[in-house]
Amino acid sequence: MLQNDNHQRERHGALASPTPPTGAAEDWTVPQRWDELTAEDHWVWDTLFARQQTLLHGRAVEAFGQGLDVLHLSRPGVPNFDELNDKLHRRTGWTVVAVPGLVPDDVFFRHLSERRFPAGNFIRAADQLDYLEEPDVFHDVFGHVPLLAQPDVADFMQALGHLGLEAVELGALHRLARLYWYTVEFGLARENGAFKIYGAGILSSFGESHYSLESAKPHRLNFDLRRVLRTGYRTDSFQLSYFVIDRFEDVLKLVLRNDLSALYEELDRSPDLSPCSIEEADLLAA
Ligand SMILES: C[C@H](O)[C@H](O)[C@H]1CNc2nc(N)[nH]c(=O)c2N1
Ligand SMILES: N[C@@H](Cc1ccccc1)C(=O)O
Ligand SMILES: [Fe+2]
Repeated sequence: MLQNDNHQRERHGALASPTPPTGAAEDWTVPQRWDELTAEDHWVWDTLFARQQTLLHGRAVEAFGQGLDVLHLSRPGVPNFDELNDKLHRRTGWTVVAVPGLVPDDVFFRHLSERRFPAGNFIRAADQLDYLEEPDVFHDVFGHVPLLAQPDVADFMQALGHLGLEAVELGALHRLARLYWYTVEFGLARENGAFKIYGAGILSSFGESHYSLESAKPHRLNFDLRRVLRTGYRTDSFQLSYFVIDRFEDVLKLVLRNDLSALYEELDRSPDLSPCSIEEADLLAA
């Protein structure tokens, strides 16, 4: 999950990471305590999984379904991270680590830079099935992990970790957060001539999986790195704009071809764009 930069600062003070919550290591990891999950927790997982798998058929990029399969994520119940990591690590060197919720920016990106994905050790309640503002284990593991089994995405996520740490040093985290937000969390791709979902924030949300592809309300813009770095975002509702990549494997090459620190400097001289701005935008027909 992403909070806008200053919100993160408010919550976690300035740059320095506060002490982790009791029971967490200095990297904010905690034991998953899988055997303490309740029957309701497993029921919520199974209910969400069945509904999203049906809904996403034909709506998610192909690599998403492939990831679910190779990681055997269709097994009943909340995944046990140790069992999941056996398969995931063998595929792309990534492991999932349990955290109690949002962690400070520098902690988050350090994990990514070392191929560790921080996943919530809790799951949403039965009355929050369609949308949740916080990243729970369903968002983190169902939404993010299947694509981590895809080598291009695995490389892109680690590169974002390094870019995030660099952005923290440059005081440009709010810009890198937008790149993460409009790709990893809410990215759309063109696949076989149609819009498909690859962003985890959509994949894990029943409501937004429909809205992102079928609603006339949001704008769908051709991916443009400068525009993404200038465009703010909302963390508390469905997105007002989505950026579309031609092939979602391309986003890594697109990003790494540019010197982001030079871009940060250049963009500081132009105003930010609101999340629903379409000024000079390369709008795509629905
Ligand atoms: C940009 C910022 O680093 C981003 O919001 C991070 C912050 N902390 C996080 N913490 C957790 N557990 N999961 C996340 O997705 C994030 N996102
Ligand atoms: N809204 C997503 C969870 C999420 C929160 C914050 C950022 C991204 C995704 C869901 O309901 O599953
Ligand atoms: Fe997320």
